[in-house]
Amino acid sequence: MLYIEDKVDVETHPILERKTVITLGNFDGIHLGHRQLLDQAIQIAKDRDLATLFFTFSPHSNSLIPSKPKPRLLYTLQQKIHLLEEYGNIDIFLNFCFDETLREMPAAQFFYDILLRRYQAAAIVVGDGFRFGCGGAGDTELLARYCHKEGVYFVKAPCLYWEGEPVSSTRIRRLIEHGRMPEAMKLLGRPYYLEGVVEKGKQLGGKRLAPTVNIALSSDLLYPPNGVYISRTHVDGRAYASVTNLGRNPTIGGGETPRAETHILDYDEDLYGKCLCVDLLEYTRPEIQFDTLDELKSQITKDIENTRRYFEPEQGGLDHHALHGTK
Ligand SMILES: Cc1cc2nc3c(=O)[nH]c(=O)nc-3n(C[C@H](O)[C@H](O)[C@H](O)COP(=O)(O)O)c2cc1C
Ligand SMILES: Nc1ncnc2c1ncn2[C@@H]1O[C@H](COP(=O)(O)OP(=O)(O)OP(=O)(O)O)[C@@H](O)[C@H]1O
Repeated sequence: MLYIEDKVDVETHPILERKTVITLGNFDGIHLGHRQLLDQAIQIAKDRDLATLFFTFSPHSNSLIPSKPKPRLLYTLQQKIHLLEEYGNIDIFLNFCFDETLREMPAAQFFYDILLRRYQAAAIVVGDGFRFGCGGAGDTELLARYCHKEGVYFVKAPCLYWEGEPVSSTRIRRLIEHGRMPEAMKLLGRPYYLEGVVEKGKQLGGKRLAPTVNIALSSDLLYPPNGVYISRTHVDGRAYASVTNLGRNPTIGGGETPRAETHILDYDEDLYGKCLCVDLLEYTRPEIQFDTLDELKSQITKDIENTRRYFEPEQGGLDHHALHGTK
């Protein structure tokens, strides 16, 4: 997959050699609705011998629209790139800068200069509510008219619903904010996960409590509530049962910034510096300020036993709640 970063420029010359099928949007989460679009684009690319171009904006397009709150996102750009690589059959990942110039660009100019000339659109796939151009003036009907006029194949994908409501990034964010991990997993088509490089903690856990790996959290992302989660950790292509605490560690007088700490069951290798993915499968309890370390230790022992039961073979083992295995 070719990665391109671009922004509105005076130049509008084509930068690709092949004609493309473009699918556009913020695509935060690459959820099941988004994947419907990707599948359509991939099929069109095969049928018409086109390159698939995944066109996404960063920052999120709402971040420059005063009437809309800047969303805290589900995934970093890096996670989005990894997910798309794993998805396969996407030839170009275009990270287009959503700045004031783009925000003010009229719909027609966006279509002709950017999609048609610069990115060689021969087909375009969007979902129902897609809007483009200054003030969101362009809708799917306008896009369909431009496409028809220029001989660009246009597809409006049907909206994917789950339990009577559209699947959307906003809806998934709401579920995650409330710690409703199994439902978020259904809409994402995979567990919600944290990804990062293992950092050094205070190293108290290993000595007195349970050894943990720490992953830094980003202030741009949205996280589920502080507390303890049954989790599954992926290390070097293998999955392990684990339990994760999100929070500030109040018992040991932890700091202001929340941290993610994961205890991997029956595992004692050094993981510092490795990149991990931690699926948060189920919220089990809030983070508690205990009076003594002994109380915290006995609660952590219970958390570990609870996790062990969750992953027992009769519950499906490590595949318990696994969906599509997309990592
Ligand atoms: C499963 C689990 C549950 C935890 N629950 C709490 C908790 O309820 N309250 C709290 O203050 N810290 C909690 N912690 C965090 C511990 O305080 C922390 O792991 C320990 O202080 C070690 O920190 P270190 O990795 O920086 O050495 C929990 C940790 C784990 C692994
Ligand atoms: N449930 C869905 N079914 C089909 N297409 C969808 C669905 N949700 C979004 N899309 C389409 O996927 C593309 C990217 O969507 P985008 O990320 O902007 O929307 P979203 O998931 O609804 O996010 P948000 O909730 O932040 O508005 C757009 O073309 C959009 O119309």
